[in-house]
Amino acid sequence: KEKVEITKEQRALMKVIVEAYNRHQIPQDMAKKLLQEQYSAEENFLLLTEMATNQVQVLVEFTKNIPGFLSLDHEDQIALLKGSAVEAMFLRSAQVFSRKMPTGHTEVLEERIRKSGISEEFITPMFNFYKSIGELHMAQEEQALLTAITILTPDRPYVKNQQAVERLQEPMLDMLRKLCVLQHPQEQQYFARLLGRLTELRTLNHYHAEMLTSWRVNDHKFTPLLCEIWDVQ
Ligand SMILES: COc1ccc(-c2nc3ccccc3n2[C@H](C(=O)Nc2c(C)cccc2C)C2CCCCC2)c(OC)c1
Repeated sequence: KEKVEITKEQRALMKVIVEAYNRHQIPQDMAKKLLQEQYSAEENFLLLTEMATNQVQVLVEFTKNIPGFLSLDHEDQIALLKGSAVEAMFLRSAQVFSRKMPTGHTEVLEERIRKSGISEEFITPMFNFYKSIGELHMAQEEQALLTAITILTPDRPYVKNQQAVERLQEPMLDMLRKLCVLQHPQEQQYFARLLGRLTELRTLNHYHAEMLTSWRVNDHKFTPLLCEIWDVQ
């Protein structure tokens, strides 16, 4: 059996990424807020757009800590951010949803989200994803690396120098692979299952704009940043 070990450099790199990932946590009290009371579809839509706008700003800060990201072509940096923002948002939501909560809280949270104003057809695929992420019981390092890997996806639309992005993504994939072997020794294909979630994440990309425009409110107001990122309005 091949001896897997994380080098000193890789451990230092991971520390930078995990710290950036935790530092740029948006107020995690969204779950607490939702547990406290049932908001109207209008209030929920406002909460969602505020959270999503905040999340994009958090994502930009996080990418600044990904080694090499700032030395990519500037237009490619934008293309990577625009291409991964929705996926990073759903990944973050899945992590918020699958966090350990006191008995019964997850069920209340699920109910609040089902009744938030989102139209029925999107609820199943969204929760299927949340639950498939939850089943993995990801460690923080894995969550942070998975987000960095999602951002560094070479084949996003309009990326000119894909090789340069691959060269940044590969070390992240290597670290994640080693981490999975070390932290989930009993699960041979854990790393493969983790990457499989990224494929499921892309499918949510397809209908995120419709999820928003079909939100059960009369007027769908978006911030300028969300119009940029969400292909709406
Ligand atoms: C596009 O349609 C939806 C519908 C629901 C969710 C959603 N799944 C959640 C799981 C756990 C906790 C909250 C969750 N949210 C919303 C939220 O804030 N997501 C969130 C964001 C946006 C950024 C950072 C971090 C988070 C958590 C609540 C917004 C207010 C109404 C209820 C959903 C969603 O998130 C991507 C998208």
